[in-house]
Amino acid sequence: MAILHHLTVFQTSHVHTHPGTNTCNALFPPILNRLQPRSLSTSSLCCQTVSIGGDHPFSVHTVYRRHFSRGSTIQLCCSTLQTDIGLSGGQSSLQDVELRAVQLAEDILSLRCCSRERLKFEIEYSLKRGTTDNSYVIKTEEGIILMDVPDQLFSRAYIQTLASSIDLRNIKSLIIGHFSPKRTESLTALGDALPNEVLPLKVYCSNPAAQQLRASLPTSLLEKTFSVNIIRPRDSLELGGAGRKLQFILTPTPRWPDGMCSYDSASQLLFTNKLFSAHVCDNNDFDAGGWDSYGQDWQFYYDCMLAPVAKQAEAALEKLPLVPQFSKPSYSGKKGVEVIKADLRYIFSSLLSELNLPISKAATLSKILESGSLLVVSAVCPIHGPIVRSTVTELLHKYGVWTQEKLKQNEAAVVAVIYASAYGNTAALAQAISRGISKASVGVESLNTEQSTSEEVGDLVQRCDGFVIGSPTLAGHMPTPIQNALGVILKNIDAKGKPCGIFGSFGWSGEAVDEIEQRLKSAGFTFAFSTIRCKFKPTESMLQTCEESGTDLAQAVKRAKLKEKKRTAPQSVVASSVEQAVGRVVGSLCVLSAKSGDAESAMLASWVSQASFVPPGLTIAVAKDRAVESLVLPGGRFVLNVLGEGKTAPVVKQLLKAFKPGESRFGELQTIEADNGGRIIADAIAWMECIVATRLEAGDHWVIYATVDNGQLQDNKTLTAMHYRKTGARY
Ligand SMILES: Cc1cc2nc3c(=O)[nH]c(=O)nc-3n(C[C@H](O)[C@H](O)[C@H](O)COP(=O)(O)O)c2cc1C
Repeated sequence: MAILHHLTVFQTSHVHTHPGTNTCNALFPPILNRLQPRSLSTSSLCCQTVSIGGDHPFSVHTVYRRHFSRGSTIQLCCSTLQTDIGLSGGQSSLQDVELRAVQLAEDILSLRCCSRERLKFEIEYSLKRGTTDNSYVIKTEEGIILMDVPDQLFSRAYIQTLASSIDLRNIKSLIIGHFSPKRTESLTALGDALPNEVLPLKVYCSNPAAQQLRASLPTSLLEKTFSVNIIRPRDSLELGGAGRKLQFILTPTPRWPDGMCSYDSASQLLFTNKLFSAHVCDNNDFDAGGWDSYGQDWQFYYDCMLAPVAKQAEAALEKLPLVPQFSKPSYSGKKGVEVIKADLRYIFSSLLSELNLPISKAATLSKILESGSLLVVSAVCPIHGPIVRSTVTELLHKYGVWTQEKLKQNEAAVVAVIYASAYGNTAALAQAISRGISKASVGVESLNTEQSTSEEVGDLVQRCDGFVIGSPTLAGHMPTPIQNALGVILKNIDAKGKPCGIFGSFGWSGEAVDEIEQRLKSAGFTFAFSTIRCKFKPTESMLQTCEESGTDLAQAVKRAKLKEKKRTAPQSVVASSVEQAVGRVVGSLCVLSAKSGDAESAMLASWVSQASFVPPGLTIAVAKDRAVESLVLPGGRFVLNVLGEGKTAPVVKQLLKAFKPGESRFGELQTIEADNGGRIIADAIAWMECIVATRLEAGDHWVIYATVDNGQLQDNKTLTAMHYRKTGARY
């Protein structure tokens, strides 16, 4: 077995694994257990894609180069390897891929790769509206320029559609606005599909993207197929004829250090990659229906991906001096009030545009004018979600507002999320923890140690009110940047008093998190939640645990701040007359229970009210930091149990307990599972199965409006239990 031979050599010569283990199995059991060599060759070097962690494919050769080689002569040889590690969503598992070619301008096309299935268990996909990966095609007199390739899930369909939409012989270059290992398969497929005469294809990307490309593609393939050109600030690319240029703007953030936008002044299209994206897939290619249709999707994406890096998001936005250019809204399918609303929105956005409102605090009008480089935008073309045409002003404006709000939140209290992640799994955990922290209205500052210096880590640890540290285990250890960050934390005398937490993804042994835990514990640090250990890619319930852990940590930070405030300025705790008056509003005592995948939660609810006859509809106010909140996003399903007078005590006692992140809420209570996954309490007098139609942000709560599609009265003799209160300042 050639492959085993080489791996054995590889392991014994370069990797120190566990004492007493001497075969390659100690290093790569998950891969090796699943390898089905079809034909092995010792002579040809050929690196195949192997998925080891989540949906991050890379070649065995790449693993070796990235982590272990340093002047090594050993090469892994295999002509074809197949793996089915079971964690990546492969092409075959995808039922509903749809490719749509959309004309954006006379010479610009978007290839929209759509899937209505929720493809991934990552926190930013929680709205369950599917996803789209947009690639763009610019036709010039001198040839065709492609912009970005989609996720591996779409690779086959993408190449087929590309080949039927354009003549591949005319492709002249490829622009990459962001590259992740998940796109390697599509890039490789593109390379395979291109005729020899266009090879090597010119690729334009930022320096970090070029590094990622080199780490993800075998050198021989990269050199033969692509010629990489690194974009520097203010670089542009001739689009052929009449001085038309594509202007590049580097917009790095810790999550996407390679982020790059491109602007075409002729079409006034701005290609923003991850910025202004949303995970949503419907029949529309543009943002028809505007804010009402996509506002929540844009905000959710922003909250998950950009809020934890608000400072860097602000810096990226400042590089984009955008002025929306307005066109009349589309009235198709709209009637009566909807037309008036669309008109009003148009007038409002035109006014905003006239005032040239800044998209970030620093990007003031004078600054923009000084720079003399306004980018007039007719449409924003992101990598995910609809092409933004009618809501440009609102979306740009909201990005500025959200960023300022988050920065303000950071001033009050901030938790540092410090991590490294080679293949994205630990990053996905970090993302979920961050969302849990911001749910509790505490600021987040995210720091990817791979792109930061020890000084930056030290500065953040000094400034923050609490921190989490996350690491993958690679070759039995934590990566060097995390080792360094841990050293900085341990040396910082003030850090010890701050609540903290540890998390990380691993494959089989997970030494990194154990070591971090052991070192922080022996130095006397206080943990706000139990260490999170995630095997490879997180499941929904793992993400829920992360989110709840983040909220727990944020609440610990808030408690510490409050204690300090009370110590310095003790306040009276007598309820105000407003609070007493509001406290006279009463509601029925209910239990809301929801399930999504393997994540489950429940809460006591008394801010419940009927809101509609047809269809039967309810509103329920859910505190923003409630664990169940992330399961009652639009489209989510839940059961509402109505409790009976005199029958509430055991239920209330159980649900008011303190729960550990991810712990079952029902304990010994008798329940049965409803068709929609929620729990029906045997002793409830009535239950209803509901679907969340929409939700409204209302102070420190979300008001959920849900329709009832099933229900039953279980006890028609007992009256509904009411929740009477003395003050409106508490439940
Ligand atoms: C080169 C390499 C070495 C690895 N070594 C270990 C190891 O020694 N122990 C372990 O538990 N997991 C190991 N893993 C598995 C990773 O920890 C796992 O894929 C994890 O999900 C990576 O997290 P990340 O996506 O945040 O980088 C290894 C993975 C790779 C690619």
